[in-house]
Amino acid sequence: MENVIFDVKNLNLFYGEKQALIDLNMQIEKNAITALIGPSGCGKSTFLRCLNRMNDLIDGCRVEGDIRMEGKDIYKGGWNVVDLRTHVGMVFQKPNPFPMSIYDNIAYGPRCQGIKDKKTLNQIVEQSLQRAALWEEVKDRLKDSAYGLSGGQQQRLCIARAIAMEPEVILMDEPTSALDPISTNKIEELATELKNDYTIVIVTHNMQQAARVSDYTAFFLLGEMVEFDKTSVIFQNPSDKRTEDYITGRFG
Ligand SMILES: Nc1ncnc2c1ncn2[C@@H]1O[C@H](COP(=O)(O)OP(=O)(O)OP(=O)(O)O)[C@@H](O)[C@H]1O
Repeated sequence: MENVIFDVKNLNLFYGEKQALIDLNMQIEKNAITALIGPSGCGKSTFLRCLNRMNDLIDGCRVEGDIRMEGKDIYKGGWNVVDLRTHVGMVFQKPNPFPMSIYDNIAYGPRCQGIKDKKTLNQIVEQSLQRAALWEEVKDRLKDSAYGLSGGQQQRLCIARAIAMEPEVILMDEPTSALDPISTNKIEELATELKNDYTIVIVTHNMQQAARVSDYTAFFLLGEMVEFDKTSVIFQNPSDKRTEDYITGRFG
């Protein structure tokens, strides 16, 4: 791996007494798509949330070990949490636009950062929507409520909202599981384009999706990362029997 953005060492995570991640070691490459796969409850989302400290919001959650982003430890003071979440954006399973106009959804974050100038905001809104492949569909209705968009459009709006913060990383937690196949395809195409400028880590239940879009795949089972490799290796020549059983549909 040439260009590592996240370096995870001996990561253990507990929800109260229950251990949800067990001694994870992994490096995530910059400007690549890394997919996290595995059966329900194996810890994929938990791991994803470690990368921008979203688990901090969960009572009783305790993290041990090191995660470095660009060499700076994210749990031990190398990054402050607000900066970290600006650099590491997130898109969730269910599109969650804010109850406001399309324009204001995108302008919200930049405004919170103190950008007031109308022209600058207009530019950010247009560029972010362009990058999320939504501009053409919404440019004449920017003042309309985001709730009037289809589910697939709402998800692209959420991606545009993340992009407006100029992150380096976009975490996607099953971003297409609530979408129809056409919208899913659009998000997959979009992810592939975005990796030129961003690092993407995506949790997916859809193995074809992992095989189609990702450069690297990590297979999780019961809180452990069983195998991590180039996606082609995981799907064509996995070294662990459990990975093979999972990708051939023998369990999960
Ligand atoms: N907030 C929480 N409090 C306590 N336990 C939790 C919490 N969130 C997740 N867990 C537990 O941690 C384990 C891992 O859950 P996680 O949601 O990370 O798995 P997952 O692989 O993403 O599952 P799915 O594919 O179903 O979303 C599960 O046993 C789950 O019950």
